[in-house]
Amino acid sequence: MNNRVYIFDTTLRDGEQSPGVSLNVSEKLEIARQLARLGVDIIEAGFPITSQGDFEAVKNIAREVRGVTVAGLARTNFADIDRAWEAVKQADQPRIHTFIATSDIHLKHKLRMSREQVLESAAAAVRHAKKYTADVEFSAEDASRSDLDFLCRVMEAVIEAGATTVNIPDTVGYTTPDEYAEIIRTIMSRTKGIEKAVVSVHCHDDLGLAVANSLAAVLAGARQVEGAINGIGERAGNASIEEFVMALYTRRDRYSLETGINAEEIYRTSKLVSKLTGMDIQPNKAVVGKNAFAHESGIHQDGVLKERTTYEIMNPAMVGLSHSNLVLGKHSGRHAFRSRLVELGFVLNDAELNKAFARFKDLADRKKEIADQDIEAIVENEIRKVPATYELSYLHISSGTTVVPTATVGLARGEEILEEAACGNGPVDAICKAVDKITGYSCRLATWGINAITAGKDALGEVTLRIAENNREKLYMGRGISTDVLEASARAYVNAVNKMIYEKNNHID
Ligand SMILES: CC(=O)SCCNC(=O)CCNC(=O)[C@H](O)C(C)(C)COP(=O)(O)OP(=O)(O)OC[C@H]1O[C@@H](n2cnc3c(N)ncnc32)[C@H](O)[C@@H]1OP(=O)(O)O
Ligand SMILES: CC(C)C(=O)C(=O)O
Ligand SMILES: [Mg+2]
Repeated sequence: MNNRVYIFDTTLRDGEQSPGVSLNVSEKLEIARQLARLGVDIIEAGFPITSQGDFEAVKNIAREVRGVTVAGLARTNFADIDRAWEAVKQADQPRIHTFIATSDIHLKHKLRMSREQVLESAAAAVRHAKKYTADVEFSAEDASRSDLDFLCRVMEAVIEAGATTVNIPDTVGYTTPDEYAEIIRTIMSRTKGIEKAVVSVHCHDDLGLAVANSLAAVLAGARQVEGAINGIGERAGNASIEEFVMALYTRRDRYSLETGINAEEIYRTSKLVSKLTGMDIQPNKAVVGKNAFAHESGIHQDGVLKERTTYEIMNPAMVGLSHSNLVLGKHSGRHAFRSRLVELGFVLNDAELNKAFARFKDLADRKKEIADQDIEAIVENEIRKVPATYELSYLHISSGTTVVPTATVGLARGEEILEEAACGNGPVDAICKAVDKITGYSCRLATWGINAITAGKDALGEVTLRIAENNREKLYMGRGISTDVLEASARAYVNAVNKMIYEKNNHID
């Protein structure tokens, strides 16, 4: 049997049916372009009869996104099918996807049709769609709760009418992997002409089984899998494409099946879909969640540092993430802490490391996540505290839209107050130049950033900056806190200069 599984993406149709999601034409087009880069085989771009906007979106995608099949959904009504064709006809490979429910519960309460009427309507719809395009998909909505004999009869009729793909949706996410595999196997063995069509599956996640059911279905012989990026869609959503694809790849030893997906585009696609739909990705979501490749506990971090595969079954680079993330927190151990210190440029002896680690644990008990700046602060302010050669005594700034920024800075060195003034490209630049005049060192500002550390109009701002002596690489970090951003900058700059002077005087650099 053919080992290629076709990926049918319905992010823009079923995914858009997620409550609260409505994508406009340009947003749909942007996602469709990214789906093409991801390498999906079929993009279900929408349900064209829904609205003028959806019709335009499908039409634009069909015209603009080349090299991929573009499908439009239609009920078995001819008006839906005509509209779907109008929307997809300019695609490289246009597909009409028509559907009707086959379960008794839907027939009785929703459609109010008999089985014979549904069967006839399905076949007639496919025949009508075939007048437009060779590529016609038929879906038996609520297939997993349908009578299997009837389902096989419907499949036979639509294949006879020309359907090239027959989809067996688990519309309400009711089935289980073993049962679904059995349904697929039965349809494949009992339906006359089934070899002329691709058997497709479309699973919903009401019981959290959408991906598991899709995997069971491909083992049973299905060769098209429908799903959505980030698993979005009606209610609990559709099968998540990224999870299905990565399961197939990671466990290729069991599946021996391939897709055309370019996995490196997964993360980018997921981010885009989340941004444009406004649907956040839960942190612990498989493959694309913020924590999918993050490790906080010491034993795991130690394992990953020694050999990534101890705790990672996928390489984050494969899905477009540059690396795993070792998050420092209260569960972390010395190995991860030391590794982060080295990344930040600190080499501590054992005594210093133990002292810093104790401080870090203490802080981690109070703070959820420890940032790099916290670690730098622990080392520089507590482990390697340097004596301050200079202290900011006063600061005067003249700045505005029509004057050249000028700073007058007073620095205390012991009993002495030294004062200088300088002009600059901006007030911070002027401050740095005035300080340089006093210290006699000429430095450049490599980075500058501010964080609000309290809220409100009188919020305290914390400036963190890095400086280097002109013509030298080595960076020195400084921090300063004040309600005034410029004063905080001056304090941070002087703090960094003091560290530099200390290292020079003690021949540390
Ligand atoms: C499982 C799925 O995801 S199916 C796709 C679901 N997606 C959507 O419904 C999104 C887009 N839908 C819409 O914009 C609207 O529902 C429309 C434009 C399709 C139809 O709107 P309306 O004509 O106002 O009908 P409404 O949505 O209230 O009811 C659906 C009608 O379609 C009928 N119907 C439902 N499915 C089918 C089908 N596959 N084939 C034929 N008729 C169907 C229903 O029985 C009902 O018919 P009735 O009016 O004779 O009782
Ligand atoms: C239209 C069909 C394929 C569907 O979305 C479902 O049955 O869930
Ligand atoms: Mg669906």
